[in-house]
Amino acid sequence: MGRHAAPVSTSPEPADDPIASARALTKVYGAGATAVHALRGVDVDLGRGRLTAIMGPSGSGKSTLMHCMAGLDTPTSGTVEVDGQVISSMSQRQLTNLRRTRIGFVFQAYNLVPTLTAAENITLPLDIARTPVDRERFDTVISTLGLGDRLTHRPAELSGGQQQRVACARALVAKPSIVFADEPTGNLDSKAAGEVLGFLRRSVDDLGQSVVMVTHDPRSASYAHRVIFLADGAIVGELHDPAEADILEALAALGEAREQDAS
Ligand SMILES: Nc1ncnc2c1ncn2[C@@H]1O[C@H](COP(=O)(O)OP(=O)(O)OP(=O)(O)O)[C@@H](O)[C@H]1O
Repeated sequence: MGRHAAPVSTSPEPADDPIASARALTKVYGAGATAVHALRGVDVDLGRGRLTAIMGPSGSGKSTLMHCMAGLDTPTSGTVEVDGQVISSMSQRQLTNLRRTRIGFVFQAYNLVPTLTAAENITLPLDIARTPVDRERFDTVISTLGLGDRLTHRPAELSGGQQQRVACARALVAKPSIVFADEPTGNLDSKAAGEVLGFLRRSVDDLGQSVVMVTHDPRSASYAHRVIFLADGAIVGELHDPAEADILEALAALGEAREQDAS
């Protein structure tokens, strides 16, 4: 691949019926000479019922894109739509409500409450919101994530991978429109990472869930239907159903393009 070469999509994902979209999305931190252009006009449609991975070098804007699309950060300009609602113009109060009811989050740190069992951790957000737990959904999520024999265990009695699966179940149980996962395997060894990603992919394939994750790990990204590559605040390519080797090659090409730019 030559200068500015980017991984090329062989079968572009149709833009119809996306679960979330961004149009002309920009995010500038600070102002004047010290302004940082974290996103430079991003257009993207995230597929419904798909696992999408976002990759790119450190500082390329992955977290900023995810935070803007999840209503955790406000874009400087452009629009974000999630499940038919334009969220980029919502008030903080509307965003809080949207995040609580329509969006699931999984973070690198599992953020489980140590004194509660796995089952209590999974239903905690619903319990706080005084929303009744849909038992059928709970059972489906538990079996999809392979947690049936761990429900009475407290976090300290679970492995890192099991704790992250509990965190995934907590994000999924309320049937969110979309789950955003920020480095979900960042704290896990490769075996546990593979298990968590395998279960997350099952939640997409079996339950029709839509999941977007930021990851640095090519092996984790290979579980995705689609991998989007960011560089310097812009989308520079994508791969569909990639093998780990394809992702490594694409990342290497991105690194080479950056080195050529810097020289
Ligand atoms: N709150 C902030 N204030 C100022 N600059 C910020 C802020 N958040 C992010 N940035 C800058 O915006 C750019 C994109 O950051 P972002 O965290 O989105 O990148 P990333 O691809 O997620 O990086 P990493 O892989 O290291 O987490 C970086 O140059 C970063 O320093």
